[in-house]
Amino acid sequence: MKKKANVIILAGFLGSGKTTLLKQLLSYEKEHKHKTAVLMNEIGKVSIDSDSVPEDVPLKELLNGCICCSLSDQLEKQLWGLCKENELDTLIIEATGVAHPIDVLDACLSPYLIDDLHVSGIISIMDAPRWLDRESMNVQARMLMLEQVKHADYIVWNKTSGLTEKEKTLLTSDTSRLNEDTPFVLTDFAKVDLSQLFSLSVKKRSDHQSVSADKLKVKTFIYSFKRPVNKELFENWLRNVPSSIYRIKGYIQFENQIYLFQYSYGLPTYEKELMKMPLRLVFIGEDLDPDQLTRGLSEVEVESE
Ligand SMILES: Nc1nc2c(ncn2[C@@H]2O[C@H](COP(=O)(O)OP(=O)(O)OP(=O)(O)O)[C@@H](O)[C@H]2O)c(=O)[nH]1
Repeated sequence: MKKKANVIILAGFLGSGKTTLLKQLLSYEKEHKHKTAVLMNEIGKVSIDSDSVPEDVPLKELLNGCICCSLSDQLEKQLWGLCKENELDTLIIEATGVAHPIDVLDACLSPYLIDDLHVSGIISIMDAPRWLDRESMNVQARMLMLEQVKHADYIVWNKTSGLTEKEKTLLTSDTSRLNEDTPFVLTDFAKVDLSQLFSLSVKKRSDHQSVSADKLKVKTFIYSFKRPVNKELFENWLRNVPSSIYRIKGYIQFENQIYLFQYSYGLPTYEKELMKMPLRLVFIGEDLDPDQLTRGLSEVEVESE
């Protein structure tokens, strides 16, 4: 079986310390002789951080937009390119400071990439003083930081050396209130025990799990259709999908036509697909119940003759 590359997503607000952590991760991977590639996304037209990536590390950049929205199709293409051109152990994605972690995760779970990638985790690097002062920021920025804390698999509270003990205690209690049991560290210049960040990926690397991201806070599930689907039954089923499912995407066949199906926060879209694609759906959400989803979806498939 082809080895899957472990994907680490670095999330965190503008200037929080993502590139600072990226540099350390790259040295660590080099030391451990892991073939690593980087995908960097910057909101501006010119890349500023790419100089931090050594020349021998394959790098793709997506500039002038955010991979969680306008560039999500391109992210898929670039990830595909990186996987095909290199036999990778690790792929690190540094998202823009305004990226929503779930959307970045969503873009990584494209049906094209399921066989190449295993998402090991979302690491959120949080600018601690900015978090403590978040009331002074606009609602969108506050919500974004909240999502970065809530959906992280590991939280790096950065820039903490100037904080009081009381402020540090507040960070600890915010972590357990918003994202219980998630490992975190209070640090400066994103100094963390890197082996801890990689322990998940190293474990997964050796046992080649076929379904990705099973340790993530946000769960994923993949359903493969055995037969075409009855559209009316499928739409009835879709009406009852719980709100804890954030995204569904993949390929589905109604009669003789294959569609690219996307579902985001309750809204479905169908696009005709001309190529023969694997008929499967990827789910992203919290508390996914694989048995229930499997049961529901097998009931909307047309009966075999
Ligand atoms: N004082 C202080 N500065 C830090 C710390 N961590 C990082 N920095 C500095 O903060 C600046 C931003 O850090 P980066 O690692 O580039 O942050 P980033 O999240 O990649 O930034 P964007 O790509 O703009 O979103 C750099 O000048 C870092 O050297 C810290 O703990 N304390």
